[in-house]
Parts: sequence; C-alpha cells; structure tokens
Amino acid sequence: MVRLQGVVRLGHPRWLLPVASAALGERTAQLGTHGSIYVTSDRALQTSASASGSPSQRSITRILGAGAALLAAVMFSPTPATAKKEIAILPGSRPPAPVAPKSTAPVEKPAPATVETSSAPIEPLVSDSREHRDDQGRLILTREEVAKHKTPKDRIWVTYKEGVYDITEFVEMHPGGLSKIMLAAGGSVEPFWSLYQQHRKPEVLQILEPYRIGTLEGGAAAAATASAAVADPYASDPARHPAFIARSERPYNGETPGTLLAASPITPNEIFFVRNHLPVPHVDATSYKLTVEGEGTRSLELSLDELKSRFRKHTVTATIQCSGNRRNEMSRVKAVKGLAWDQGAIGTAVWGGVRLRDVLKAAGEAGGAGEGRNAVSSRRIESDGSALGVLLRKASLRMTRSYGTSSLKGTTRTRRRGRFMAHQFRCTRPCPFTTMYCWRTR
Ligand code: HEM
Repeated sequence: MVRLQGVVRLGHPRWLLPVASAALGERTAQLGTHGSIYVTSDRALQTSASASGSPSQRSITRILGAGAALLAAVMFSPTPATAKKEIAILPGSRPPAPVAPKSTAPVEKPAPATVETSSAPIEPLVSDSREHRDDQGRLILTREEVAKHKTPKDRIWVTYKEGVYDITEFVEMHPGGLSKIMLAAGGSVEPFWSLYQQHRKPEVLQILEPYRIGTLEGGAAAAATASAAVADPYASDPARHPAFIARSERPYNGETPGTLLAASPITPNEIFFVRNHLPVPHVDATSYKLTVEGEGTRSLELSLDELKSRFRKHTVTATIQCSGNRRNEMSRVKAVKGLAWDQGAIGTAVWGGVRLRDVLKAAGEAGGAGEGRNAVSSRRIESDGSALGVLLRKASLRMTRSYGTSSLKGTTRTRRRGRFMAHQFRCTRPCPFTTMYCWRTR
C-alpha cells in the first residue's frame, strides 16, 4: 500500500473518490500535519475503505510526508460524514430530564460508536444548599464535576460559557456527527467551536439551551476568563483579495466574481476560488519532507526542492470546481445545505508538477502481482484482488477528519494518464499558500 498524506489548504473539491476518504478519515486526526501515500492491494483497499484498522498493517509501500504541506487536493474529497444523521434538529427541542451529578462515579473509557444511555431512573437535580444554586435555581457545578460526565453511562455534560448542559440525548442527533461532539464530552465546547465556527449562530444556541442543567462555579466572569484563553485558530489566516465574493469568513470561502472569471481563460492566482473547511494550516516549504517507504521500496526522503530538481516537470492545464458550485441556483429548485455559491467556485490554471509514477519509481517501487503498465480496470480489481490501489490523503489539523481519495495504482503508472502531483500554479510560481499549498494531483 502506498499512502500519500500532507497538509495543504483545507478546502478543495469534494467530487472525487469519497471511498478512500472514508478509509482515511479518522487516522488523520492522530497524525497532525504529517502526510502519507499508501499503495495497497485492491482487496486491502476495499477493506480499508470500510474498516478503521491501522493502514500500516496492510501497507506494502508507504510514503510519508512530514512537517509541511503536501496534498493531492484536486483529488481529495472530505471524509463522508458516516456518523452524520439526517435528523431535523429544531431549536427548542425537548430537553432531557436533568440528572444529579455523580461526583464519585469513575471516569469511563472513551465514548462508544453508539450511545446507550443508562436505564437507571433519572433523578432530578437537587441541592439542599441555597449557595449551590444560581439565581434561576440551577445547580452550581465545578469544572471537575462536569469532567466526570463524559460517557452515556454517566451522562454527557458539556459547558458553554457559564452554562452546563446535559447533551446525552442530543449527541446522536448532532448534524456534525457523534464522534465530533464527543470530543467535548466532560468539558467546554468552546475550543471546538472556535475551530468549527459554523456554531456561532443563534440557531445553535437555541438548540443547546433546553439542555441546560446548571451553572459553572464562578459564573459568567470566570467563564469569560476561560473563553478568552481559547486561542483563535483563524488568527493567522492569510489576507484575501478584495475581489473575492466571500461566502463565509471563518472558515474563509470566496468565489471569483463572474466578470473576472470570464475575462481570461486562465484564472489569475490571486482570485482563484478558495474553499476551506477549517483554518489554513501552517506549512514550511523549506522543511517539508516526503518519505517513501515500505515493502518493495527503499526508504526515500525528498524535500520539496529535491522533488522539483530530481524529477521531470510536467504541466497540465486543468479546470477544477467545487462540487457545490452554483448551489444558489440549485436551492431555487430545492433547498440544498451548504455554502451558497453562485457560479464562481471554479477556476482554470496551468499546473506544474511531477508524476507520481516517477516518484514511486525513484523509491524502487516494484509493482504488484497482476500489475500492468496501463490502467487496471475496476472490474479486474474486484474479481481477482491482485492489482494495486493507491490511497492518497492529506493530513489536517488535529480534531479533524482527513480529506482523501484513492485510485488504482495502475493509473499512477501510465504515461498518458498517470497521476500528477502539482506543486506549481501557472507553471512557474509555487502554489500559493492561500490557495492550495502545496500539492495537487490529478
Ligand atoms: C452541544 C454542543 C453542540 C451543538 C448543539 C451542535 C450543533 C450543531 C449544529 C446545529 C450543526 C449544523 C450547523 C449547520 O450546518 O448550520 C452542527 C454542525 C457541526 N458540528 Fe456541532 N454542535 C455541538 C458540538 C460540536 C462539537 C463539540 C464539535 C467538535 C468538533 C462539533 C462539530 C461540528 C461539525 C464538524 C459540524 C458540521 C459542520 C459543517 O458540515 O459545515 N459540534 N453542530
């Protein structure tokens, strides 16, 4: 298996090969800003697409990119939200009955994939002591008490500002998925919401409010101090060209105005549409390393400069667009969830880069049984399981799912249609940090 992973811009078209992103999703959360490529037998590829086991157990060849931005962004699609549920969440939905804090209960193991709430009768929150209630009669709770409630068995509590909420009944309905919301179990949602700023709107607070069970000790003043200590992950996002039509600020998403898009066949770098799901990660092109390793290869580490100097440069003129482009028009027919793009989430560039097959060859990658020189058909892959597939994914910020894709390994090896890793935008300039630092593949 060959795996490619790295950090590039966090936004990119979602229309390619979601299967691999499912296989890759959870692991990126542990990898931070490192990246990798796996080439695997197609059987393993299929298995890994549906299972969450360690990729290294199945890997034959592994390419790890460490420390900086490397992404097959054109090909990558966001991890399918396997945990997402299409359940309508309405502000003011019925809150669960409050429960008494179990201060002596042991902290349980991490949350399971599904939530099984305790069948024990729910006791009301009561306090004999007036000083342990706020002016609404709600219990005053410490952060330590909240921290003991992070499993369904003990109930799942979170804090937002000075409020304490029992969200046990809500977590399965969370539009962003169970695994995401459970990251905040027993603590504050604020560090997570500073990343996913989609929550900063009244509707979300309306959903949350009915779940309120208490108030943090110290009240609003103490909570404000704690909130102020949460670092702003968007603070160092790059400046954007004023011509963009911003569709959201945090994360930043901007489309190219139609008049400028039509002005030239090649879209100027500065106004190439920007699609992000999260803050722009920091990458250092000078320290970036791509490591190739695994069975059938010798270990190889390449800097970005080496990739540029050691391999023949190829150029490709290609148009990419966000799969949600023109969503505004679609929404006029039927409401569609997502960014309200007009027609400008599209752009054409001349990409400069190297062929993935050249990089694999340099690592002495031998190919697998049944591997031909030309692309292998998906039918053959399904029938004999001997041909190879390539999983590509980029690393991303911690706490986030990865973006990834896959292809048949054969397609990386063909001359005419082999996969291509772009490191330059319009042939000569490095891919801009603001747009897609620093790899794309096609
Ligand atoms: C009790 C706390 C929470 C509530 C009430 C809540 C509510 C919501 C709602 C209403 C949405 C849909 C927003 C929209 O599409 O307009 C959403 C999406 C989402 N939430 Fe939460 N959330 C909570 C906690 C969390 C936490 C702790 C995380 C941690 C990572 C998280 C991650 C996400 C993600 C990733 C999405 C999807 C965003 C997207 O698709 O653009 N949420 N949440």
